[in-house]
Amino acid sequence: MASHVTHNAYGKHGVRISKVRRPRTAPPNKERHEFVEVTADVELQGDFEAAFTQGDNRQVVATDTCKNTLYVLAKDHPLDSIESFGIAVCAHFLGRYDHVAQVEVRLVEQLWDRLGGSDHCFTAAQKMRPTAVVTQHRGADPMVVGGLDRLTIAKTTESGFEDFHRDEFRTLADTSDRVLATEMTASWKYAAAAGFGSARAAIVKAMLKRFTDHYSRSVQETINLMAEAALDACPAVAEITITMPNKHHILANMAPFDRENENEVFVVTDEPFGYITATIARDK
Ligand SMILES: O=c1[nH]c(=O)c2[nH]c(=O)[nH]c2[nH]1
Repeated sequence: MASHVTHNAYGKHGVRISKVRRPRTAPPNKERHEFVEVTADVELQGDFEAAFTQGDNRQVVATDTCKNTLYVLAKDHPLDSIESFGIAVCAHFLGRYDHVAQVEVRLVEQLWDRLGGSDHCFTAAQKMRPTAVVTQHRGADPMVVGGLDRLTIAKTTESGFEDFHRDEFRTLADTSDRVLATEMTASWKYAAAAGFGSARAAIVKAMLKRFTDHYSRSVQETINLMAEAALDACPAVAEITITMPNKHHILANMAPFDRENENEVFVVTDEPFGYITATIARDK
């Protein structure tokens, strides 16, 4: 049978790395540490077809080597932002291996908060995780996408859903006062270099402020408003994708118990859930 490879990529996924940033001005228990933790996926594309079709591994930089490389680069890089670490990883693989044509690095940061102001004790922070994807083709600039996932947010009023399409399959009633809860994911594409740490902080702050400051006529409208706030907050961002699963809080039926449910008690459902996503780009 005749066949050919139309696409191939390989690398190491799920490489977990933590780094203690130490000023080294005093013994470890007398100095103030910073603790960062990331999980990285690195994938290479390039002249690797012979490994798939001929069993010829000579060009294959082992996935184990890819993993080791991430640890070495974590030692040499300050790990001050996952975006800049991703850029360093791409530059390394393209610089070291001529037969690598493209590198993609996906990074997720697990946030640690200082515990009670301690210099060296930490507690796992909120569920929200910073994310980054850095892709670089040989001869081109890196493409940097910052983001976040698992940002769990809710409004207990100032949210409604009314006047949606009517037909014989519709049963949901209009409401002008409901609970809106979601576990949001966002990713924003940089068109220009930025201070990634401060850009992230400004984008998240602007999106959260917008979430609180309007009456939401739908998740769709709220996504667009939060995306516009993010674009306003960071001129270096060209477009942003926001995804909001609608984690339904459905008014519990209190009638059998001779009580009126005045928007107080809800049945929280995991599935099925509404799924709403949009990409909003800055006008040229
Ligand atoms: O904000 C919403 N958008 C929808 O598309 C939708 N569909 C639904 O059943 N509830 C909601 N809420």
